Amino acid sequence: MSVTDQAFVTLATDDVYCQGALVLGQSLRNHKTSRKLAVLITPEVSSGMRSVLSRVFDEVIEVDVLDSADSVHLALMQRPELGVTFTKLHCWTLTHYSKCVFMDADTLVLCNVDELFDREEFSAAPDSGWPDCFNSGVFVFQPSLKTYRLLLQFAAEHGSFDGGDQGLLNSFFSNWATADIGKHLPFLYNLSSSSVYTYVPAFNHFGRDAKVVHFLGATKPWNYKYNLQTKRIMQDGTTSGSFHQLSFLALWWNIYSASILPLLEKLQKMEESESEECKHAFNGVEVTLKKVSPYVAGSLQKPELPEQTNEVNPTACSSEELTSKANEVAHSVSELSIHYIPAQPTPEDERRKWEEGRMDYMGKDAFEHIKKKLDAFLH
Ligand SMILES: O=c1ccn([C@@H]2O[C@H](COP(=O)(O)OP(=O)(O)O[C@H]3O[C@H](CO)[C@@H](O)[C@H](O)[C@H]3O)[C@@H](O)[C@H]2O)c(=O)[nH]1
Ligand SMILES: [Mn+2]
Repeated sequence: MSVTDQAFVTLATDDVYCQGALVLGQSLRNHKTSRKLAVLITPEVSSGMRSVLSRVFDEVIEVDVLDSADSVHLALMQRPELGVTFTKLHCWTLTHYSKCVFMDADTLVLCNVDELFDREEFSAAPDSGWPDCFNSGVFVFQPSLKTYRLLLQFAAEHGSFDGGDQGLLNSFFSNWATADIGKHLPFLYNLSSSSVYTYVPAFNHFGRDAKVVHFLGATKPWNYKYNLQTKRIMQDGTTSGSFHQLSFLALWWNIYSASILPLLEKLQKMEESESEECKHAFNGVEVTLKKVSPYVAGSLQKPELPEQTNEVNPTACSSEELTSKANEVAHSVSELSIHYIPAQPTPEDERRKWEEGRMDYMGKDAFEHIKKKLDAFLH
């Protein structure tokens, strides 16, 4: 049975967050949701990415960026990028749905969670940092232009105590903590991946019933590297995380490599290609598949090659054979990673830099370049 007037809704304001939205959407599909899937995007999202999104989502809806412009609070949080999360408020404008469940693009469902639609606005799970607040990564809401306008008005008058949508929504739906326990979603519907270690015995006891994982915080699954052969997160000196955290991250990448990668057409051919490194770029994101030596990846011991001798030993491999075997394994580790492509500065950006006295003396603002420009101008 499909319910066409209810939807899961997520948000992606750039091509990198789109990778998260795609994995979330795919996880909902894998667990056979009967509801529609909608994604809110902003003009920055590239057309290539929009068409990939439309293969997973029923609706791809463009909205304007709504910035909190509250730089003081955001600076306090050391998370200046969160202003865009105000764009979330647009979800209340989706009035062609009678009820929706909003999910952050950095969440992942582990089973079917359609029963969330039995709840009413405003239902959410406690935040692990301050449990009298809800976390705004998963919530049940009812689209309404009236509520949307009230939220905008509230935002303009009161701002947000954390500079993001979570502070605003908690102030707006301020009786959440006390009024109706039916609006408290169990923590299992928004399990922050960090609580795996903040309360280990609880995780060991309840963790197996987790329904939604939320990778909240500054480091997202797409900031890790993934080994396509071992299906594990690539670990280097800087990777930290418990076994369970790494398992959740690996699950994200399993879905990404199995279902999303094939949708990025050019990438499909990457694995078959001979070259050491393949890149696929959309507007703001570059997905790289790099064939790395497993010795570098730290997963294999380098085999000892026998000394060259003139003796003939019919049972031993020739050193040539061994070298080619070594090369075979050496080529079998493919490291998958996702990177932002830094935006090209616009002429206005360049001018502002000059006016602020931040010139690139060693590079394009070096004297010889300026002299050339002057010469060209004068002649
Ligand atoms: O550049 C961005 C940043 C965020 N988002 C969207 O907004 C969501 C929230 O941002 P996120 O980076 O996931 O924030 P969290 O690390 O989860 O931090 C917390 O704080 C945010 C701001 O209050 C809340 O939105 C989150 O739900 C809450 O968990 C993302 O999942 C995306 O859907 C974008 O599309 N582009
Ligand atoms: Mn989040």
